[in-house]
Amino acid sequence: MHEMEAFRKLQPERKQDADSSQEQIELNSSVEMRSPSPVCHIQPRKLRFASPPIDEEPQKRSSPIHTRSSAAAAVSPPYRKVRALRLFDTPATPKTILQKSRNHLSAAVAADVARKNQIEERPRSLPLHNRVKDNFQPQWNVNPFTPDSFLARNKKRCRTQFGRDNLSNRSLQIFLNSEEEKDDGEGDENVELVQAPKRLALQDTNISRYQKEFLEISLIGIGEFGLVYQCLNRLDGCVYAIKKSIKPVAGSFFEKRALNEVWAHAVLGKHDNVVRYYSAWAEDNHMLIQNEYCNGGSLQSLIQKRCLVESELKILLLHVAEGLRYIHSNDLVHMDLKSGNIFLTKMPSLHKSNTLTMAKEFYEDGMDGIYEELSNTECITTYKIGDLGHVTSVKEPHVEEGDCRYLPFEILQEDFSNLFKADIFSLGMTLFEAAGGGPLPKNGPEWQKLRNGEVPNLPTLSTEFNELIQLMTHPDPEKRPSSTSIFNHP
Ligand SMILES: Nc1ncnc2c1ncn2[C@@H]1O[C@H](COP(=O)(O)OP(=O)(O)OP(=O)(O)O)[C@@H](O)[C@H]1O
Ligand SMILES: [Mg+2]
Repeated sequence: MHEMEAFRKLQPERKQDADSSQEQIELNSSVEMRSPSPVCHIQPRKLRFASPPIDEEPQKRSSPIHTRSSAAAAVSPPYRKVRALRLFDTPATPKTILQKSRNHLSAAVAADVARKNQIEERPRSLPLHNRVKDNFQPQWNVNPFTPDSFLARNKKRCRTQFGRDNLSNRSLQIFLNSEEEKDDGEGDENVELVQAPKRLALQDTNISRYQKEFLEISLIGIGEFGLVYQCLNRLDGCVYAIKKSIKPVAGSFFEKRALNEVWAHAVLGKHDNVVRYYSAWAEDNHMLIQNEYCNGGSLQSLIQKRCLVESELKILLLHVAEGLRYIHSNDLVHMDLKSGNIFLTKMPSLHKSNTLTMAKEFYEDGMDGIYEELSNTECITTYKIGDLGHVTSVKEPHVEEGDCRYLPFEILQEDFSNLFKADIFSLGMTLFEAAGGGPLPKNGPEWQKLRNGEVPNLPTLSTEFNELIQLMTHPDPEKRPSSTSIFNHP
């Protein structure tokens, strides 16, 4: 019991220590750069495909990382930190990575180490992603978040329920073929199928695209992990948000985190309330992710200026719950939902009458009339969930704690039995903050109160909305509504 008490005190302090210095305060919250002017004058010109010098990003900041640890480590936060520190900032320590992340080693690295240590002459049956064959180099990643990947990792269920011949998906076929080969070759029945997929080492895939394909317009945000730039694609002429990892990630502990974000984006790219993904690549050992540019910035920057009124909160709730419903329907969870990770897109709402007026103005006054009309036009705001770096599967969760201001108590206790409801708690906290309940505490008695079911009523909100926020932040995850049932709430 004493141990539990001590643990409770320790949990919020894990980030509290971190927050004690100014530098760490920065690390826990994304910063949005309000660029002086996003307008850029671009001279149309013929594209030349010569390589410009690679942009050298200075390593501006370092950041702590909280990794999921074993149950044994659960009561020992300092141990978690030491573990993280060991891998932190050690891109050149493949041995440590080998020992700590054996399942995630690329086949090439494993082969190299095995040869050096002269462990064995005869190749033995290795899990698929670790399998070493002469001249074998891993050529692809298998995205662990796709439904096929879940199926493939459960060979028996896959074969009995679907039958081999009915498997239309090529990646699944490849996976099963390799599994069969392995079984036939070595007869090793104990090979565990629940494996991390083989991984393509990022440093082997470095390509130079950023300056060649994009024109950097401005820095629009700084997070714990990435710098986000507004960029124009030189070829298609559209504006994108490109997130570049602050540190070089290839070969480091952060490589998995960076890939995780890409894998999640690639699977969750088809919903209006989730930031759209276009492409990703490694350059100069940094990870770059090309995403949809959200022209309204983040919700965090909006609520730094003003609180949202209930009608706006309802739209926010509806959109984010829709996005969550989509993420949850893929058996995935976001795990870092917060105002800094919700982005706004604003589109002018052009009603028919507006269009007619504008056309008339155009003929009468030229373009000036249109601009005047546009400035008077109301904008439709769409809220989108972004920053998928913490996404994990509920079937095989690898939880990296997000921002402690928005996390429910059970996650800090490493109870991952109802991760969907952890996202609901974070959304409840975000609504509370957006309605004027912020800034949210990072620790201390106020932090505890918000997790003990003592979220105060906000006078600006209706009783129903206050009650909904209280339900979403209920200490018992079971009592919180699901993303689907939020729609049925009166
Ligand atoms: N698609 C986008 N459109 C517009 N602005 C964006 C976009 N993506 C990110 N930003 C801006 O950049 C900031 C940091 O982005 P993001 O949250 O993805 O980085 P991060 O390093 O993963 O952050 P965190 O500190 O939450 O881990 C955001 O808060 C936002 O202001
Ligand atoms: Mg973020």
